[in-house]
Amino acid sequence: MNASASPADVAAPASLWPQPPPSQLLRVALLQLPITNDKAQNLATAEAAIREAVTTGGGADLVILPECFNCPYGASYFGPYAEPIPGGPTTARLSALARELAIPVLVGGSIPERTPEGRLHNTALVFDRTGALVATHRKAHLFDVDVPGGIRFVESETLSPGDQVTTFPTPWGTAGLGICYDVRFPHLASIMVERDGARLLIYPAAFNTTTGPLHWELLLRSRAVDFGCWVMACSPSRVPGATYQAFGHSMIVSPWGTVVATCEAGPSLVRATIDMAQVHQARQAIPVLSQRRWDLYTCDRPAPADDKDNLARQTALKVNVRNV
Ligand SMILES: NC(=O)CCC(=O)C(=O)O
Repeated sequence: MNASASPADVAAPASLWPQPPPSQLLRVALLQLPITNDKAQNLATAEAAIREAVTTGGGADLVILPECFNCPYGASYFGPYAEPIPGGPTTARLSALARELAIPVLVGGSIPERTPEGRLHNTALVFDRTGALVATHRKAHLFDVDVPGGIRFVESETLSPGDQVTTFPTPWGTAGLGICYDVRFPHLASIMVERDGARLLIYPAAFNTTTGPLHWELLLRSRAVDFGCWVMACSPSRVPGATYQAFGHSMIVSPWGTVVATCEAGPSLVRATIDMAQVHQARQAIPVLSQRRWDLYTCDRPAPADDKDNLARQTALKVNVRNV
Protein backbone atom coordinates (compact mmCIF):
# COMPACT_ATOMS: atom_id res chain seq x y z
CA MET A 1 0.00 0.00 0.00
CA ASN A 2 1.32 3.39 -0.88
CA ALA A 3 0.87 6.74 0.69
CA SER A 4 2.90 9.60 -0.64
CA ALA A 5 3.79 11.04 2.76
CA SER A 6 7.31 10.01 3.70
CA PRO A 7 7.53 7.17 6.23
CA ALA A 8 8.77 9.54 8.92
CA ASP A 9 5.60 11.65 8.55
CA VAL A 10 3.15 8.77 8.69
CA ALA A 11 2.32 6.75 11.77
CA ALA A 12 2.50 2.96 11.49
CA PRO A 13 -1.09 2.49 10.33
CA ALA A 14 -2.50 -0.95 11.03
CA SER A 15 -1.71 -1.02 14.74
CA LEU A 16 -3.55 2.25 15.31
CA TRP A 17 -6.91 1.11 14.04
CA PRO A 18 -9.39 -0.56 16.37
CA GLN A 19 -10.90 -3.87 15.25
CA PRO A 20 -13.66 -3.55 12.65
CA PRO A 21 -17.11 -3.44 14.24
CA PRO A 22 -18.94 -6.76 13.62
CA SER A 23 -21.82 -5.00 11.92
CA GLN A 24 -19.48 -3.39 9.37
CA LEU A 25 -21.66 -0.30 9.52
CA LEU A 26 -19.86 2.90 8.65
CA ARG A 27 -21.28 6.39 9.24
CA VAL A 28 -20.13 8.66 6.42
CA ALA A 29 -20.39 12.45 6.24
CA LEU A 30 -19.53 14.50 3.14
CA LEU A 31 -19.10 18.21 3.84
CA GLN A 32 -20.07 20.20 0.75
CA LEU A 33 -18.68 23.59 1.76
CA PRO A 34 -18.67 27.07 0.19
CA ILE A 35 -15.06 28.04 -0.58
CA THR A 36 -14.15 31.74 -0.52
CA ASN A 37 -11.00 33.77 -1.21
CA ASP A 38 -10.39 34.00 2.55
CA LYS A 39 -8.30 31.05 3.70
CA ALA A 40 -8.94 31.68 7.40
CA GLN A 41 -12.66 31.75 6.70
CA ASN A 42 -12.44 28.49 4.73
CA LEU A 43 -10.65 26.79 7.63
CA ALA A 44 -13.22 28.10 10.10
CA THR A 45 -16.08 26.89 7.88
CA ALA A 46 -14.48 23.46 7.62
CA GLU A 47 -13.91 23.23 11.36
CA ALA A 48 -17.53 24.15 12.14
CA ALA A 49 -18.81 21.59 9.63
CA ILE A 50 -16.54 18.83 10.98
CA ARG A 51 -17.77 19.53 14.52
CA GLU A 52 -21.38 19.42 13.34
CA ALA A 53 -20.83 16.16 11.44
CA VAL A 54 -19.40 14.27 14.41
CA THR A 55 -21.45 15.77 17.24
CA THR A 56 -24.96 15.80 15.72
CA GLY A 57 -27.17 13.52 13.67
CA GLY A 58 -25.79 10.28 15.09
CA GLY A 59 -22.15 11.20 14.48
CA ALA A 60 -19.71 10.13 11.78
CA ASP A 61 -16.84 7.65 11.49
CA LEU A 62 -15.57 8.88 8.12
CA VAL A 63 -15.65 12.61 7.38
CA ILE A 64 -14.68 13.89 3.93
CA LEU A 65 -13.96 17.48 2.85
CA PRO A 66 -13.91 18.75 -0.77
CA GLU A 67 -11.03 19.21 -3.18
CA CYS A 68 -9.15 22.47 -2.51
CA PHE A 69 -11.21 23.23 0.57
CA ASN A 70 -8.94 26.00 1.87
CA CYS A 71 -8.45 27.76 -1.49
CA PRO A 72 -10.57 28.79 -4.47
CA TYR A 73 -10.13 26.27 -7.30
CA GLY A 74 -8.10 28.15 -9.90
CA ALA A 75 -4.54 28.18 -11.21
CA SER A 76 -3.81 31.68 -9.93
CA TYR A 77 -4.67 30.67 -6.35
CA PHE A 78 -2.65 27.48 -5.94
CA GLY A 79 0.74 29.15 -5.39
CA PRO A 80 -0.35 31.87 -2.95
CA TYR A 81 -2.42 29.44 -0.86
CA ALA A 82 0.10 26.57 -0.87
CA GLU A 83 1.58 25.12 2.33
CA PRO A 84 4.02 22.38 3.24
CA ILE A 85 2.53 19.01 4.26
CA PRO A 86 3.09 18.33 7.08
CA GLY A 87 4.22 21.53 8.73
CA GLY A 88 1.56 23.89 7.41
CA PRO A 89 -1.33 25.41 9.31
CA THR A 90 -4.03 23.36 7.56
CA THR A 91 -2.39 20.03 8.41
CA ALA A 92 -1.99 21.16 12.03
CA ARG A 93 -5.59 22.31 12.31
CA LEU A 94 -7.06 19.12 10.85
CA SER A 95 -4.79 16.92 12.94
CA ALA A 96 -5.85 18.71 16.14
CA LEU A 97 -9.53 18.35 15.21
CA ALA A 98 -9.23 14.65 14.39
CA ARG A 99 -7.53 14.09 17.74
CA GLU A 100 -9.89 16.25 19.82
CA LEU A 101 -13.02 14.72 18.29
CA ALA A 102 -11.48 11.21 17.98
CA ILE A 103 -12.62 10.95 14.37
CA PRO A 104 -11.74 7.45 13.12
CA VAL A 105 -11.00 8.70 9.57
CA LEU A 106 -10.84 12.36 8.54
CA VAL A 107 -10.14 12.91 4.84
CA GLY A 108 -9.10 16.53 4.79
CA GLY A 109 -10.16 17.07 1.21
CA SER A 110 -7.22 18.42 -0.72
CA ILE A 111 -5.12 21.55 -0.46
CA PRO A 112 -2.37 23.11 -2.57
CA GLU A 113 0.95 21.73 -1.29
CA ARG A 114 4.37 23.35 -1.73
CA THR A 115 7.24 20.86 -1.56
CA PRO A 116 10.69 21.70 -0.19
CA GLU A 117 11.86 21.78 -3.84
CA GLY A 118 9.22 24.41 -4.65
CA ARG A 119 6.88 22.20 -6.65
CA LEU A 120 3.12 22.60 -6.23
CA HIS A 121 0.76 19.62 -5.88
CA ASN A 122 -2.96 19.21 -5.29
CA THR A 123 -2.74 16.95 -2.23
CA ALA A 124 -5.31 15.09 -0.14
CA LEU A 125 -4.72 14.38 3.57
CA VAL A 126 -5.97 11.58 5.82
CA PHE A 127 -5.88 11.59 9.63
CA ASP A 128 -6.78 8.93 12.17
CA ARG A 129 -8.41 9.35 15.59
CA THR A 130 -5.05 10.18 17.19
CA GLY A 131 -4.49 13.04 14.77
CA ALA A 132 -1.72 11.17 12.92
CA LEU A 133 -1.38 11.91 9.22
CA VAL A 134 -1.79 8.37 7.91
CA ALA A 135 -1.86 9.02 4.16
CA THR A 136 -1.49 11.73 1.57
CA HIS A 137 -2.34 11.59 -2.11
CA ARG A 138 -0.98 13.95 -4.74
CA LYS A 139 -3.46 14.24 -7.61
CA ALA A 140 -2.03 11.92 -10.24
CA HIS A 141 -4.00 13.03 -13.30
CA LEU A 142 -4.02 16.78 -13.73
CA PHE A 143 -7.19 18.44 -15.00
CA ASP A 144 -6.08 19.67 -18.40
CA VAL A 145 -9.17 19.97 -20.62
CA ASP A 146 -10.56 22.27 -23.27
CA VAL A 147 -14.27 21.75 -23.94
CA PRO A 148 -15.40 24.06 -26.78
CA GLY A 149 -18.10 26.39 -25.54
CA GLY A 150 -17.63 24.95 -22.04
CA ILE A 151 -14.61 24.90 -19.80
CA ARG A 152 -10.87 25.27 -20.37
CA PHE A 153 -8.68 24.44 -17.37
CA VAL A 154 -4.96 23.62 -17.33
CA GLU A 155 -3.84 22.46 -13.89
CA SER A 156 -0.44 21.52 -15.27
CA GLU A 157 0.36 25.21 -15.83
CA THR A 158 0.98 25.43 -12.09
CA LEU A 159 0.74 21.95 -10.55
CA SER A 160 2.91 18.85 -10.82
CA PRO A 161 1.29 15.41 -10.88
CA GLY A 162 1.75 12.91 -8.07
CA ASP A 163 3.29 9.56 -8.91
CA GLN A 164 1.72 7.25 -6.34
CA VAL A 165 -1.36 5.09 -6.11
CA THR A 166 -2.73 5.78 -2.62
CA THR A 167 -4.54 3.31 -0.39
CA PHE A 168 -4.72 3.15 3.38
CA PRO A 169 -6.19 0.86 6.04
CA THR A 170 -9.33 1.78 7.97
CA PRO A 171 -11.33 -0.19 10.54
CA TRP A 172 -13.83 -0.90 7.73
CA GLY A 173 -11.30 -2.17 5.22
CA THR A 174 -8.79 -0.67 2.84
CA ALA A 175 -9.70 2.66 1.23
CA GLY A 176 -8.44 4.02 -2.08
CA LEU A 177 -7.93 7.76 -2.41
CA GLY A 178 -8.01 9.83 -5.61
CA ILE A 179 -8.73 13.48 -6.36
CA CYS A 180 -11.46 14.58 -8.77
CA TYR A 181 -10.12 14.06 -12.33
CA ASP A 182 -8.43 10.86 -11.05
CA VAL A 183 -11.92 9.30 -11.03
CA ARG A 184 -11.90 9.26 -14.84
CA PHE A 185 -9.05 6.73 -14.86
CA PRO A 186 -10.31 3.22 -14.08
CA HIS A 187 -6.77 1.78 -14.16
CA LEU A 188 -6.01 3.77 -11.01
CA ALA A 189 -9.09 2.35 -9.26
CA SER A 190 -8.19 -1.11 -10.55
CA ILE A 191 -4.82 -1.00 -8.81
CA MET A 192 -6.40 0.32 -5.59
CA VAL A 193 -8.88 -2.57 -5.61
CA GLU A 194 -7.13 -5.46 -7.32
CA ARG A 195 -3.61 -4.93 -6.03
CA ASP A 196 -4.26 -3.25 -2.66
CA GLY A 197 -7.69 -4.65 -1.74
CA ALA A 198 -9.68 -1.40 -1.52
CA ARG A 199 -13.35 -1.76 -0.50
CA LEU A 200 -14.19 1.93 -0.64
CA LEU A 201 -12.98 4.63 -3.03
CA ILE A 202 -12.83 8.23 -1.82
CA TYR A 203 -12.61 11.25 -4.12
CA PRO A 204 -12.46 14.83 -2.85
CA ALA A 205 -13.54 16.55 -6.06
CA ALA A 206 -14.68 19.74 -7.77
CA PHE A 207 -16.44 19.03 -11.06
CA ASN A 208 -17.95 22.03 -12.83
CA THR A 209 -21.18 23.05 -14.52
CA THR A 210 -20.02 21.83 -17.95
CA THR A 211 -18.80 18.33 -17.15
CA GLY A 212 -20.71 17.77 -13.92
CA PRO A 213 -24.17 17.31 -15.46
CA LEU A 214 -22.70 15.04 -18.13
CA HIS A 215 -20.29 12.82 -16.26
CA TRP A 216 -20.25 13.20 -12.44
CA GLU A 217 -22.86 10.61 -11.46
CA LEU A 218 -22.01 8.41 -14.43
CA LEU A 219 -18.34 8.16 -13.41
CA LEU A 220 -19.00 7.58 -9.71
CA ARG A 221 -21.56 4.87 -10.39
CA SER A 222 -19.26 3.32 -13.01
CA ARG A 223 -16.34 3.03 -10.58
CA ALA A 224 -18.69 1.48 -7.99
CA VAL A 225 -19.98 -1.14 -10.42
CA ASP A 226 -16.61 -1.73 -12.11
CA PHE A 227 -15.02 -2.69 -8.80
CA GLY A 228 -17.86 -3.61 -6.41
CA CYS A 229 -16.88 -0.75 -4.10
CA TRP A 230 -18.50 1.96 -2.06
CA VAL A 231 -17.64 5.25 -3.78
CA MET A 232 -17.78 8.65 -2.07
CA ALA A 233 -17.10 12.00 -3.70
CA CYS A 234 -17.23 15.35 -1.92
CA SER A 235 -17.48 18.63 -3.85
CA PRO A 236 -17.41 22.28 -2.80
CA SER A 237 -20.78 23.98 -3.02
CA ARG A 238 -21.50 26.44 -5.82
CA VAL A 239 -20.64 30.01 -4.89
CA PRO A 240 -22.43 32.69 -6.95
CA GLY A 241 -19.88 34.89 -8.75
CA ALA A 242 -16.93 32.54 -8.21
CA THR A 243 -14.65 32.13 -11.23
CA TYR A 244 -15.01 28.33 -11.04
CA GLN A 245 -18.59 27.15 -10.69
CA ALA A 246 -18.49 23.86 -8.79
CA PHE A 247 -21.12 21.26 -9.68
CA GLY A 248 -21.84 20.18 -6.10
CA HIS A 249 -23.97 17.02 -5.89
CA SER A 250 -21.62 15.28 -3.42
CA MET A 251 -22.53 11.62 -3.57
CA ILE A 252 -22.32 8.22 -1.89
CA VAL A 253 -22.74 5.24 -4.24
CA SER A 254 -23.16 1.61 -3.19
CA PRO A 255 -21.27 -1.36 -4.68
CA TRP A 256 -24.46 -2.10 -6.64
CA GLY A 257 -24.25 1.31 -8.29
CA THR A 258 -27.15 2.92 -6.46
CA VAL A 259 -26.92 6.50 -5.22
CA VAL A 260 -27.68 6.23 -1.50
CA ALA A 261 -27.17 9.90 -0.61
CA THR A 262 -26.61 13.12 -2.53
CA CYS A 263 -27.59 16.79 -2.59
CA GLU A 264 -27.99 19.75 -4.93
CA ALA A 265 -25.35 22.48 -5.48
CA GLY A 266 -25.68 24.48 -2.25
CA PRO A 267 -23.85 24.02 1.08
CA SER A 268 -24.79 20.58 2.40
CA LEU A 269 -23.92 17.84 4.85
CA VAL A 270 -24.52 14.53 3.07
CA ARG A 271 -24.80 11.59 5.45
CA ALA A 272 -25.35 7.86 5.17
CA THR A 273 -24.77 4.82 7.33
CA ILE A 274 -23.43 2.27 4.92
CA ASP A 275 -22.96 -1.48 5.26
CA MET A 276 -19.54 -2.65 4.16
CA ALA A 277 -20.95 -6.19 3.82
CA GLN A 278 -22.48 -5.01 0.54
CA VAL A 279 -19.01 -5.08 -0.99
CA HIS A 280 -18.74 -8.83 -0.45
CA GLN A 281 -22.36 -9.38 -1.50
CA ALA A 282 -21.98 -7.46 -4.76
CA ARG A 283 -18.68 -9.14 -5.59
CA GLN A 284 -20.11 -12.60 -4.84
CA ALA A 285 -23.23 -12.00 -6.91
CA ILE A 286 -21.49 -10.44 -9.91
CA PRO A 287 -17.91 -11.74 -9.70
CA VAL A 288 -16.30 -9.65 -12.44
CA LEU A 289 -13.14 -9.21 -10.38
CA SER A 290 -12.45 -12.93 -10.47
CA GLN A 291 -13.57 -13.28 -14.10
CA ARG A 292 -10.91 -10.98 -15.50
CA ARG A 293 -9.24 -12.21 -18.69
CA TRP A 294 -5.77 -10.85 -18.03
CA ASP A 295 -4.55 -13.07 -20.85
CA LEU A 296 -6.53 -10.84 -23.24
CA TYR A 297 -5.72 -7.45 -21.79
CA THR A 298 -2.56 -5.57 -22.66
CA CYS A 299 -1.70 -1.93 -22.26
CA ASP A 300 0.56 -1.70 -25.28
CA ARG A 301 -0.84 1.50 -26.76
CA PRO A 302 2.28 3.52 -27.52
CA ALA A 303 2.81 6.96 -26.07
CA PRO A 304 3.86 9.69 -28.52
CA ALA A 305 7.55 9.20 -29.23
CA ASP A 306 8.44 12.64 -27.87
CA ASP A 307 6.63 12.09 -24.54
CA LYS A 308 9.12 10.04 -22.59
CA ASP A 309 7.57 10.79 -19.20
CA ASN A 310 4.22 9.50 -20.35
CA LEU A 311 5.82 6.39 -21.81
CA ALA A 312 7.55 5.69 -18.49
CA ARG A 313 4.28 6.13 -16.61
CA GLN A 314 2.40 3.82 -18.95
CA THR A 315 5.09 1.20 -18.66
CA ALA A 316 4.98 1.34 -14.86
CA LEU A 317 1.18 1.05 -14.94
CA LYS A 318 1.38 -1.94 -17.25
CA VAL A 319 3.73 -3.75 -14.89
CA ASN A 320 1.45 -3.06 -11.94
CA VAL A 321 -1.67 -4.21 -13.77
CA ARG A 322 -0.08 -7.39 -15.03
CA ASN A 323 1.20 -8.25 -11.56
CA VAL A 324 -2.28 -8.31 -10.04
N1 LIG B 1 -11.01 19.46 -10.30
C1 LIG B 1 -11.07 18.61 -11.29
O1 LIG B 1 -10.23 17.74 -11.45
C2 LIG B 1 -12.24 18.75 -12.20
C3 LIG B 1 -12.53 17.49 -12.98
C4 LIG B 1 -13.72 17.64 -13.86
O2 LIG B 1 -14.49 18.57 -13.74
C5 LIG B 1 -13.93 16.63 -14.86
O3 LIG B 1 -14.84 16.80 -15.67
O4 LIG B 1 -13.21 15.63 -14.90
